[in-house]
Amino acid sequence: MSVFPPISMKPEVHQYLEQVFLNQELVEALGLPEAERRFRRLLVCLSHPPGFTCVRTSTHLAAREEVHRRLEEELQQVEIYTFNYVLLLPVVGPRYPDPASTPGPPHRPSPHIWRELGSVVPQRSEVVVGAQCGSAVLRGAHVFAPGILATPKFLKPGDVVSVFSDVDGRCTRGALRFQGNKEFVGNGVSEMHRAAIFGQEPVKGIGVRMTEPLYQSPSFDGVLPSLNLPSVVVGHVLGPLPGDRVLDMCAAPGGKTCHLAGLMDNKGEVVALDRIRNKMAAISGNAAVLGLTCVTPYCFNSTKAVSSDPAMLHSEGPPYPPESFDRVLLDAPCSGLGLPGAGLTPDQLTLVQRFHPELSNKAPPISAEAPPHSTEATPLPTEAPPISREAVPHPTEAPPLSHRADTDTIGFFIAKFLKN
Ligand SMILES: C[S@@+](CC[C@H](N)C(=O)[O-])C[C@H]1O[C@@H](n2cnc3c(N)ncnc32)[C@H](O)[C@@H]1O
Repeated sequence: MSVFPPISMKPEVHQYLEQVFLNQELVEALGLPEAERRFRRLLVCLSHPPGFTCVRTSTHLAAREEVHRRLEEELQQVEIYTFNYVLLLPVVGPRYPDPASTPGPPHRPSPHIWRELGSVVPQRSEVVVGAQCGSAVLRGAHVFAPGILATPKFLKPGDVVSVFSDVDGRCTRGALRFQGNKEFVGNGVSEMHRAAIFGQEPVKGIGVRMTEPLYQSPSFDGVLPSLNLPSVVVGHVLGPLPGDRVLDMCAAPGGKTCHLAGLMDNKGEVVALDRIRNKMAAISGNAAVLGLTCVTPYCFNSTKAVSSDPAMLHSEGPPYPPESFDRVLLDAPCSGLGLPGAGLTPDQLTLVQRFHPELSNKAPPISAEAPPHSTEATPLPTEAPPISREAVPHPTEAPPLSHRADTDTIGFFIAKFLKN
């Protein structure tokens, strides 16, 4: 059952996804009503926190039991489930007063945990935040001041406030109140004066410390960095097979790259592109520590990584001809333009299509333009530097992230396209 309205996306992105989910093959197999139901369900799921946060234990760094124990201590999370090398941490909510009579949460905790957490009741004093900030709160973040749009006139540190997400992006920054479409995401305590939040100087830091989030979601910000707890779902959804040729378009620091290579039993090839040169060592380092020789990292802008022009192609390395990979992962940064909150531009979607023949059959390109070409490709040295402590990004301060899809979700999305 739905607590929040379905995700809204740019019309061209919505249309693109719809055509993928309602492609002829699926409609013939499932029937139109079922295919449409699945698409609607996808939009609802994307506007809610997931039922679990799933992390992979890096068993070369510590045994799963050890990671489990330290994570329980660190997060003071009562329930952590294990499955093989994966730890599943329930996201509990929505914490409405009467769980039995309110919309069903993705995960209902055991009754004792529900009692311990208590329910959350909106307060009189309201702070309105941008949709991306609201989404970060639903994934365990505090409200960072740049995400705040409206506060009461005399807001001061120590005030108890309810936080609402401006889901349609209609609230004006600096407003005193907002009557438009907004969703309650929890209660917290202000750490700033209104004047500081909306002052002349750019503001930083926590604006509202969340004390009663509507969804209790573990935050991994700064948690056990030495144990490296990367995400796990995307790799399994992409489902690479030994011998596949896989492209990871936004690879650094290589968490998902290495997972994919591991799932392929180190057979085949994972081409790992990232455009930031000084992040490349992390990819090769992580691969080397895990003994994954099938990973080939290149410092390359992946929006230029496909070319139909034979003069641009080399015997190895990017750019590659269209349709040269079995699977493509795009785990785009969450701070760009395009799909709100996900940094996925129509060009990137087009690029994924061009790499993968099946996808191009199932949905029309968003942009007919081929990305510009480049000859720059720098294979990395094979010698591995020490393993990077740079963890896979987690929702931390309310970046312009959203009530909408986050990076992982988009990775999931693309992975799903290719698998179907
Ligand atoms: C969300 S992080 C990727 C995390 C990675 N998939 C993992 O699991 O460890 C996004 C990465 O995309 C890279 N990036 C952004 N734009 C890019 C582009 N046009 N080409 C290649 N890499 C890009 C950034 O440098 C950043 O390292």
